[in-house]
Amino acid sequence: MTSKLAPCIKLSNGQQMPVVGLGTWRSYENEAEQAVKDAIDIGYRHIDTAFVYENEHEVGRAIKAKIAEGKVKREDLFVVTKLGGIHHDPQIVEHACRKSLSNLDLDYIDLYLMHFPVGQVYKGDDNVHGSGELSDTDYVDTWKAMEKLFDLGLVKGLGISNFNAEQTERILQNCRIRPVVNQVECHPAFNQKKLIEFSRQKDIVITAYAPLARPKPAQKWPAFLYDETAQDLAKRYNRTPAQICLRYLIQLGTIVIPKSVRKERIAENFDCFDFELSPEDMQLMDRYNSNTRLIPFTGMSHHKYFPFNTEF
Ligand SMILES: NC(=O)C1=CN([C@@H]2O[C@H](COP(=O)(O)OP(=O)(O)OC[C@H]3O[C@@H](n4cnc5c(N)ncnc54)[C@H](OP(=O)(O)O)[C@@H]3O)[C@@H](O)[C@H]2O)C=CC1
Ligand SMILES: O=C1CO[C@H](CO)[C@@H](O)[C@@H]1O
Repeated sequence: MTSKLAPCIKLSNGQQMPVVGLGTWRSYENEAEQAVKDAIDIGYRHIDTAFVYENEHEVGRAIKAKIAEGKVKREDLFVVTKLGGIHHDPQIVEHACRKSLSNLDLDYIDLYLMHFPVGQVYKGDDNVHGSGELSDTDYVDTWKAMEKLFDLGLVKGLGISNFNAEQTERILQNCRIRPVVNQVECHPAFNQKKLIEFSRQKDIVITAYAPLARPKPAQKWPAFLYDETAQDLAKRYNRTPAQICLRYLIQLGTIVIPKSVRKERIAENFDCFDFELSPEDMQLMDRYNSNTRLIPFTGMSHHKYFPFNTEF
């Protein structure tokens, strides 16, 4: 078992964020706690969850156990969670954040992201994650309410998720506290080079979600994990295709958060930062980009704040 730690990227607010984190979407109740414990043992210090994943309790239990064991201290960890769509109303943002803190059983969140620029109507029940009814709350107003969480010491950093360049710019023009991260879909088939470059110029780091594009081995999909070029690359570097993919994304400048609940894969995915792809091999990986979204959130595409109707 490796005990090395992933390198960190220094965010614009000075926080150090590990370049590899554990994703937890669809890590269910009976899986998430063990997955996070395994991840911490392997060396992960960055965990990604969200209010809507309904596993903040399990993530928190794992963290508490590893701190009690003396494996890590709270300050060694970088815990990310997200404000859900139903909590965009500025009046309930603090309530939502305190709810996540209570679920996680933590005093503060390292990075709190607005999960999506489009909110949903809140019906007074935190456990109903999507009535399907979208709200008109302006994400800038939601952001201003999130800034107060920083003032209260509940969060160390603030960020956005699924924002396009124009929406990011609008936040930047209207904020007191800058977003340090934008978490977006990013993998070799949708490599987000334009958004990465735009964000770099604004001092915002991209976290790549679905970095493995949710593999379907039976269909040998996505190609960048299963076709001949990927297999050849993996052989040449004595790595797995998943490690080549994650390394590619890190070299593009992103932070990766692959999800797994299997210990061997959690370890495999972590082992991606102590080798380097050559410029020629980066170009080979570039060829997989088809600019196609895997997760288009089409149910919201008519909304005025829908982020994916622009080029990037
Ligand atoms: N902000 C947002 O809107 C979004 C955020 N996210 C975040 O990003 C994380 C990662 O994205 P996610 O959608 O989970 O997709 P990923 O690309 O991380 O793929 C996860 C899937 O890949 C499998 N897997 C993991 N490692 C390997 C491997 N080495 N080889 C083959 N298969 C593997 C997992 O199965 P198994 O567990 O069985 O190993 C799981 O089915 C999420 O978990 C979540 O935290 C994701 C989507 C949207
Ligand atoms: O973060 C998330 C994981 O992906 C899901 C879609 O497939 C999203 O609904 C959710 O917001």
